[in-house]
Amino acid sequence: MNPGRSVTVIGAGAMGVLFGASLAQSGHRVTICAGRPIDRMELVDGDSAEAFPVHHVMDPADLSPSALVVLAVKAHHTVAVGDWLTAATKDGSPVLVAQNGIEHGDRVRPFVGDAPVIPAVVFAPVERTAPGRAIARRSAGPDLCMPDNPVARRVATLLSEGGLRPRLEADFTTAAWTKLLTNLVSNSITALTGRRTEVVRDPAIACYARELVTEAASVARAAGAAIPEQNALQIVDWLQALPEGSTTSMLTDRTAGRPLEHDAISGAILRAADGHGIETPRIRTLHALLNATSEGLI
Ligand SMILES: NC(=O)C1=CN([C@@H]2O[C@H](COP(=O)(O)OP(=O)(O)OC[C@H]3O[C@@H](n4cnc5c(N)ncnc54)[C@H](OP(=O)(O)O)[C@@H]3O)[C@@H](O)[C@H]2O)C=CC1
Ligand SMILES: CC(C)(CO)C(=O)C(=O)O
Repeated sequence: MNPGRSVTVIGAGAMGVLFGASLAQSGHRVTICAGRPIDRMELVDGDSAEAFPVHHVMDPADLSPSALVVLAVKAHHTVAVGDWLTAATKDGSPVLVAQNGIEHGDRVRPFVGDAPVIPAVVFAPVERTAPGRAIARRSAGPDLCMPDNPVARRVATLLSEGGLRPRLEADFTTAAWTKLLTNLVSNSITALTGRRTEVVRDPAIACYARELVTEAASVARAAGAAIPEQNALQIVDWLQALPEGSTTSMLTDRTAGRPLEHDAISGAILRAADGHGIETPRIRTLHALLNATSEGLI
């Protein structure tokens, strides 16, 4: 993968702008698959804010082969972009699944044939502020991690050229479950309370958050993730220390009155818990409340 190769990004929201603008900045030809035309992408990152030109395609039949396909829609929209995925990967281009959860492969496999699938855990919090524009609140660590394999290594090089900081992870199961536990607490609680991540600093909410991660960590360990209880509890400390005003993708959806991505988060943990015969009463109740919220019942 040399600079100047084509990259296809499916979805023009927060993650679409993070990947699209970063790759366009390093000289790659970025094609965006989105329902409305977008010809520029701007990522505001600290003091830097620069817009880069991107190409836009309305019809999957108009897609050309690319060095990388980035899937950047919510998990529950994957089926709706199935035709895009099929067209973008028909020549075997690798697809980076930039979605929360642990079921990346299961979600995209039906649409991508034998193309390599690279699940990604994205740490960078990004908020879309206008079509084609987003604000990243990146911290010092990596922006995302991927399993350590030869295809992911080539993708990591491409992403690094765009200023992104990928990490290749030997134990991806542990990394994905750790992020899932983080999303369970941060996304669910912010979406249900309608408050940004500082809500986790409230003593009663913090107590509930610790009970939630402890319950979820027992499922994670049964699924093969190396997450001792102490590490699970540190997730709550980390959330409490996030800068004032930090938000989550699920709170953004709740505020906009859109369906929530809870099936990929609490739903995935419940499926794994059922598979291992583990009781998870707190997560089950949380999931029911998120379901009702997503359907506009509360
Ligand atoms: N935002 C964040 O900070 C983080 C997000 N993630 C994960 O990244 C993934 C993407 O989230 P995020 O970028 O925040 O989501 P957004 O809601 O910001 O963006 C999703 C995009 O998908 C588009 N889309 C939905 N359905 C279709 C369709 N049928 N055809 C074409 N486009 C479609 C939406 O279009 P429209 O513009 O019309 O709504 C929107 O532009 C999620 O799994 C999320 O959990 C992970 C880490 C951090
Ligand atoms: C990184 C974090 C927790 C916050 O942006 C996230 O993954 C999300 O909002 O979905």
